[in-house]
Amino acid sequence: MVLCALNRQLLRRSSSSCCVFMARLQTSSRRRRCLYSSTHGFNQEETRQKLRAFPGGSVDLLKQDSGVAVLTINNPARMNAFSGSMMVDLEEKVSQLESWTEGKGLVVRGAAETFCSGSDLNAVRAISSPQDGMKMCMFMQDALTRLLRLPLVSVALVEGRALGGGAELTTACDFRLMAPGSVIQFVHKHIGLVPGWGGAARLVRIVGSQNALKLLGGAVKVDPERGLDVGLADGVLEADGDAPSAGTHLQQAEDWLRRYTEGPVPVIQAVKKVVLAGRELPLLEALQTEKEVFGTVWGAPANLRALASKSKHK
Ligand SMILES: CCCC(=O)SCCNC(=O)CCNC(=O)[C@H](O)C(C)(C)COP(=O)(O)OP(=O)(O)OC[C@H]1O[C@@H](n2cnc3c(N)ncnc32)[C@H](O)[C@@H]1OP(=O)(O)O
Repeated sequence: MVLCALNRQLLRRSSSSCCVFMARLQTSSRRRRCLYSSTHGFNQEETRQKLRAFPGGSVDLLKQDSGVAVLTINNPARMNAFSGSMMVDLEEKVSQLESWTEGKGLVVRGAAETFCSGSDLNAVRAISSPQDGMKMCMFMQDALTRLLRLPLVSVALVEGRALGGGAELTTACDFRLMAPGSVIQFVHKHIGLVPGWGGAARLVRIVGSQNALKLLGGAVKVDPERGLDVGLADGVLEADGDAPSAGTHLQQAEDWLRRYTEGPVPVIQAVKKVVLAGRELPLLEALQTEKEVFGTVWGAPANLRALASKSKHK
């Protein structure tokens, strides 16, 4: 009786707070606020047009019924280097994922068993003016920041090479899994650059500033063993075909991710949101966000079902 009354109360309370929060989320995703604006000399639409002038390849999105999507960087003739139009593609696919209400997880990988060799050097040469370089940098920082902020648990599946901007892309995922023989390398120094797609800021948060300085300053080749050692890799996959039960690298990555994506969509998305808040916000703001997110799951159907089933955590 008491439990039923409490549940009814919780349901009423949670549905109203949930509505307010969801409305806020929907509004913010409709506005799709970019990191940069005209005050930074940035116009997203104009930059899109400029980037489209460098075509080639694509970024493909497959949303699956399991709630796990696969994003494929697809330009094998150039080791999956990012052409300008692929940068625009990426931003559009991130937008689609931002409004995917059924999503729980994301695997980011490259086509043809290699991850991504960074920016297309032909485009880099063609847009070498400082102003246009800044615009490309702001565009990609925005796209990759929004990728990391998706309410999905994301993993970069690194096969072959992740170089330059490709290495930066791996840091825009929550986790990195490396296949045998794969390498993550911030090669920027060798071409007189530093990361510009947000990769340095994220790398410091992942491996700490000492390790980040070593990896960037030495343009170190990070193989799976070193990746685990410095904390850049979260796991190493078995060689494709070595253990038939293990399946392809993509299957292995999806299996690995499942332990974090199993469960109701609102709960998985809420987990990602509270971790993101803790990662990005000052403590008081993070606590407030945690409270708001907590309000969306407290007394919600998954919570009520679990309470009613008297589950034990043995
Ligand atoms: C803020 C962003 C900063 C950046 O991302 S800058 C770009 C950083 N990336 C690089 O410098 C990578 C340069 N590429 C390489 O080092 C090598 O091509 C790489 C990836 C190690 C592969 O070596 P190999 O296996 O020997 O193959 P390969 O060199 O023959 O490459 C096959 C074809 O792919 C092309 N390719 C590879 N990476 C590219 C890139 N980033 N931009 C444009 N084209 C690229 C390469 O030119 C070659 O094409 P082709 O067969 O000669 O027509």
